[in-house]
Amino acid sequence: MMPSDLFSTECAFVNTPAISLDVHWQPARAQALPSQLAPWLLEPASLTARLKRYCRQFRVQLLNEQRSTLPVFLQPLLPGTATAQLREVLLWCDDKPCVYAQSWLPAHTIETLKPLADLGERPLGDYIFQQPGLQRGSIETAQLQLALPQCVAALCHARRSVFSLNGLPLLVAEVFLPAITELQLAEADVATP
Ligand SMILES: C=C(O[C@@H]1C=C(C(=O)O)C=C[C@H]1O)C(=O)O
Repeated sequence: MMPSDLFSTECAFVNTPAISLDVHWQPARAQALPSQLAPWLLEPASLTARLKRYCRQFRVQLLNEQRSTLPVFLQPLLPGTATAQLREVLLWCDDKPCVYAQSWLPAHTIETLKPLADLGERPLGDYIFQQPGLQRGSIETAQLQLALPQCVAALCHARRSVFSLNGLPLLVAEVFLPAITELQLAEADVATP
């Protein structure tokens, strides 16, 4: 599947390798983040919930969901995890793809928390942020050029963190696509008295 197909709603759900996020990640506090994007990159609560506040219609487009070997560069984040369920989605606000998200759900995590095994087009955040035992690790950020149409010409900002659900880990990475800036403008309008 060519990257340009990723935004076509007809894009087939086929087994494809994950878009590589093997870039230079740093603790968010060590980064000079763009002021408008910083609240999104540092959002400690659900990104889904934040996006929904600025959309008339929020949608998850499932790009890929498959059992995969955990890439070597992710092993320090999920020690002892050999295989995990890879989940790649696009989060749409109305007619704009705003976030590309890539999550790695270790086999033991999804064997224990069955709903995570077949989320489909239901937002991951709607499930995990309802769980009382949820803890979020520190947020790392990076700038990258993705094999996605919106991120080929421009650098996109990304964040990632490891969540723990009663000790069961999962890694979530989110790349903010340029369309997010249109939501930021809406946010600024809302914030302006
Ligand atoms: C973790 C969250 O879930 C969001 C939804 C995702 C999905 O459905 O795969 C992945 C990452 C997040 O953007 C969140 O809402 O913060």
